[in-house]
Amino acid sequence: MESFYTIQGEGQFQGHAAYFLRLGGCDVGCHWCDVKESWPIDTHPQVTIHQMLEDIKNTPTQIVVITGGEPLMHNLDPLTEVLQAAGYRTHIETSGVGEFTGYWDWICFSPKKFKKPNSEIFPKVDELKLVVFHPSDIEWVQQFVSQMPTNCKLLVQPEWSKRDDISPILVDFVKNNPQWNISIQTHKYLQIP
Ligand SMILES: C[S@@+](CC[C@H](N)C(=O)[O-])C[C@H]1O[C@@H](n2cnc3c(N)ncnc32)[C@H](O)[C@@H]1O
Ligand SMILES: Nc1nc2[nH]cc(C(=O)O)c2c(=O)[nH]1
Ligand code: SF4
Ligand SMILES: [Mg+2]
Repeated sequence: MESFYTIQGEGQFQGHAAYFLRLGGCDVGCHWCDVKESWPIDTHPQVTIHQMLEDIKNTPTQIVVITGGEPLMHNLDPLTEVLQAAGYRTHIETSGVGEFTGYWDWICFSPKKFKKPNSEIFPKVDELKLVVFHPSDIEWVQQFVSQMPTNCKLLVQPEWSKRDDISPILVDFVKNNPQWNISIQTHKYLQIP
């Protein structure tokens, strides 16, 4: 759908320069999704892997983040193989819905109530990033926590439109549950892509 070189705004790599590849297509249907224009799978420009690599090479990035849309709607083996062979770190942002493919240096799993994730991804997750729209979402996510690897980072991120109400709740939650960290969408505060 689009590609851009920016600062990773969220999660454990927040603050790191990263090149983003946003792939079209998502059928998860989160009502608060901040990129609904990504949902159609076949209305976006087609770009070859070769062209993506050429564009990435024009930046000094070390990290390529593959997001969407739901990137696992595509077979990501060929793209991630090429990126790793060229020396880039491959990171994914995913709801975990769809067949698990790709070779990854960092997997951000952001489970959604609206569609069940494929449990194949669970043992590979590096960070679980829960978007909190309602305080009850924190109870809901516990079903996944016990299935994550022991060193998995646990993050709560306020849903953007609810941030004024939800952020203070997340501050209290993390103070009482210090194994969790807060992730905020810093790129939106910085007004960058
Ligand atoms: C647009 S999604 C694309 C990747 C994948 N479909 C997913 O949901 O993980 C990228 C990240 O933004 C988060 N996100 C989407 N809409 C949001 C919102 N309104 N507020 C906070 N985070 C949001 C998602 O949970 C995910 O972690
Ligand atoms: N700067 C920036 N950081 C991000 N981290 C995850 C994003 C995403 O939409 O997947 C995102 C994004 O869209 N922009
Ligand atoms: S899974 Fe990701 S891209 Fe799809 S609707 Fe939800 S937040 Fe948006
Ligand atoms: Mg985003």
